[in-house]
Amino acid sequence: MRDFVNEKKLAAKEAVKLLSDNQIVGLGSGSSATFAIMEIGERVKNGLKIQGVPTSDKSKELAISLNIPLIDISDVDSIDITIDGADEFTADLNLIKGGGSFLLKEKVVASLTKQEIIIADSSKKVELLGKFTVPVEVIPYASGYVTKQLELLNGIGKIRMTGDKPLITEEGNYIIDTDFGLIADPATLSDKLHAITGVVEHGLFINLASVVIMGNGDSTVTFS
Ligand SMILES: O=C(CO)[C@H](O)[C@H](O)COP(=O)(O)O
Repeated sequence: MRDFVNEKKLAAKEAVKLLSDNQIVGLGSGSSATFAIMEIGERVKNGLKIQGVPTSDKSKELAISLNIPLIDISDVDSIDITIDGADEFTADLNLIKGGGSFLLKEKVVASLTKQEIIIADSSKKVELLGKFTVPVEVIPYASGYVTKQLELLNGIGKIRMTGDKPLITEEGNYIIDTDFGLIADPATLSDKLHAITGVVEHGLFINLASVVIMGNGDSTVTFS
């Protein structure tokens, strides 16, 4: 039986070794990214000088509690390196993200990043994306319309709930978790999703990751 938590920790440790002084560092969200932020906190305690750009309020609070200096995203031209998790990845480094509802900020940070390092346990590696549903972030007003447009793309969408209410993202939107089955051409699907009015962003990360470090039992494997 694989220990996925330990695999996430190993991948996080390996990724944090790549950081060096004076970098702007994107801080991801989710459990794997949390292990990375904790590891960064240790390195900062031991003298590493970086400035972090968090991808969620939760990651921001954690970074502050660990005395990791932060910089506002509007004050940076680019981010040197980001460490973030993923819900699924393929060997050609395409991803589904957004299981934690933070895909919008995560994608903005990834888009500004020179080296996007994805850390994952071995359950996340797939041949084709799509076992995990694709989160589609929409303005609440357009959620009915977008759901119908997703059906035209053979997607079955369900609004993500928290209890009996739609989950509201940090930017005030809904997420429609959409089942497209296995996705043979994620780049084309990504373009089609962007073309729907009312869609703010979606969780297909195409050509954004530079490297995936995957925990694999007691060690790690790197895909690049
Ligand atoms: O995209 C994300 C949050 O929006 C996470 O990176 C993704 O859900 C993976 O999470 P975890 O590291 O907890 O498995």
